[in-house]
Amino acid sequence: MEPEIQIQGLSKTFGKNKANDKALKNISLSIESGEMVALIGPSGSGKSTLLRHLAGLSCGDADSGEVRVLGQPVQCKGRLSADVRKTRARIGYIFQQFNLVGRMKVMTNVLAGALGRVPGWRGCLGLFTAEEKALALKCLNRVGMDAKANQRASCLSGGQQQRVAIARTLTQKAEVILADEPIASLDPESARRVMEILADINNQDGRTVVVTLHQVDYAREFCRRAVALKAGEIVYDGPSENLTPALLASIYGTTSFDVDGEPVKKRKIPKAAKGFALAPAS
Ligand SMILES: Nc1ncnc2c1ncn2[C@@H]1O[C@H](COP(=O)(O)OP(=O)(O)OP(=O)(O)O)[C@@H](O)[C@H]1O
Repeated sequence: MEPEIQIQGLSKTFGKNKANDKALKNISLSIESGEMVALIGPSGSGKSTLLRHLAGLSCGDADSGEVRVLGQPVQCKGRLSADVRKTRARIGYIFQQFNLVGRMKVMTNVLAGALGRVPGWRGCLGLFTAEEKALALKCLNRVGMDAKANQRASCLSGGQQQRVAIARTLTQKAEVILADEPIASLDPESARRVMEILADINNQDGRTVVVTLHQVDYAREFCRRAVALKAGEIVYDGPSENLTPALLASIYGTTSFDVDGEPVKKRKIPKAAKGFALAPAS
């Protein structure tokens, strides 16, 4: 059977300098149905760019290879497939900044997940059936947000908004979930809750989940497999439990990690100039 996600020779250049501006360099990767994979790597290594290419939100270089998701072509040689909208409707995308409409009710935001299945005129008028509303409420209940269904999305905390965004992908009935730094702007408790929900969707529903993470500890705890990028290349692909300190140091260029397992670059301590003393820290 074909892997759920298949990338063959994907390259992406943002600037004109082919040699220096490559964000992705000939990436090949296969992800099987039901896997939960962490995409890790230093800032600027290409994690978000790769995820965007999987969803067909960005196109690779003209001389680059193919991306297939759910057995369907998403893009090939820098061109989106003619049917990409159909495939996108089966892919749930979770953003770091939630992408909810703040002035609209939580319920309305979640029902937006059903738009791909309802006729355009009904979607435009916001006319959803009782069955569609019941599904949206059930999805909100699953992420513990049903009590907030009638509140404005902007009144919620970041963690709550992210849970609503996940309920939207559940209402969408997404078969693959791509989450781009879903916990990057959340406090530790909310971050854990969001990761637990994603892991539950993976375990209980068998949905394939690919999540970009800065926190290596979360990658180890929630994702059996980790794929590490560095300067647009895959430098590790294997069990996340095998991410040893030495390996992480070679990926991130640091041996320091904060309490959440996020790499911390060592700051250079300035030397006192000759004849001057550094002011004591206040
Ligand atoms: N729209 C864009 N235009 C120009 N360069 C871009 C664009 N998007 C990304 N890049 C560049 O591509 C490279 C990879 O960026 P990307 O955002 O994918 O990295 P990342 O690993 O997700 O980083 P972070 O963890 O900080 O989000 C970076 O050098 C970035 O500056």
